[in-house]
Amino acid sequence: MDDLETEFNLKVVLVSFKQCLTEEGEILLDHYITSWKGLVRFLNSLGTIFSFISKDVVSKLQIMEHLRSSPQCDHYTSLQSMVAYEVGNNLVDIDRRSRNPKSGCRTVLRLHRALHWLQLFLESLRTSPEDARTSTLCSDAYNASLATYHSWIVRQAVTVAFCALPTRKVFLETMNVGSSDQAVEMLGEALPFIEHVYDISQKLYAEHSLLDLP
Ligand SMILES: CCCCCCCC/C=C\CCCCCCCC(=O)N[C@@H](COP(=O)(O)O)[C@H](O)/C=C/CCCCCCCCCCCCC
Repeated sequence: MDDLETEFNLKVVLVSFKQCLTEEGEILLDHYITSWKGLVRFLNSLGTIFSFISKDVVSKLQIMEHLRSSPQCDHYTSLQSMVAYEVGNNLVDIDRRSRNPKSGCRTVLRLHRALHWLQLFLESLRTSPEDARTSTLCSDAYNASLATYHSWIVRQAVTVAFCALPTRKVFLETMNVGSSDQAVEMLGEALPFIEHVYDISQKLYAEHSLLDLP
């Protein structure tokens, strides 16, 4: 394993969400995209059965990277500037997908909802007993967050994939931060960064009535 590999662990990824936030509470999109790329790397390490999920995340990250390198890139520096620009210029499809099927607002909304799943899942992993089933933890978190927004077929595929999840102990070790106890401790320290990013995004989207974008 090279140095980059040994340094790569879930703590680095979770703490990177801290870098998304400026002191003024702005969410910087470049860091947001980088944090998600780190999560995708973990997802890929869990096996090819999850590749339909990582492909979907990657396609959304590509949309955001495209916007960040477009002539309008300055408007896509932060989540707040993106919302102001797209809403102010009617670049968001509100009722049904039509003229702007790949707006930044609807794309980040999908990732934002997934962040809620991650928050719930990692918190339950942190607080559950040693013999807890990860598939149950994962599907409880999914049903309490993302499932509402997914079609029947996606929910079935996801349910099958959950069965391939490793045990809680292996999961915690996969995080690459030491023993299971150290991984649990790390989650306690790092999860608040994700929660902060989630809460600010949720408030912003609610203020602009963007939480149900098609
Ligand atoms: C040691 C490991 C620690 C945990 C690391 C977890 C890494 C998690 C990485 C990614 C999480 C999943 C992100 C899912 C994004 C889903 C976005 C979405 O909702 N897409 C749907 C809607 O998009 P549009 O069609 O409207 O454009 C899309 O239809 C869905 C497609 C694929 C299925 C997505 C299933 C999400 C399941 C979430 C649980 C993931 C389980 C991962 C196992 C740890």
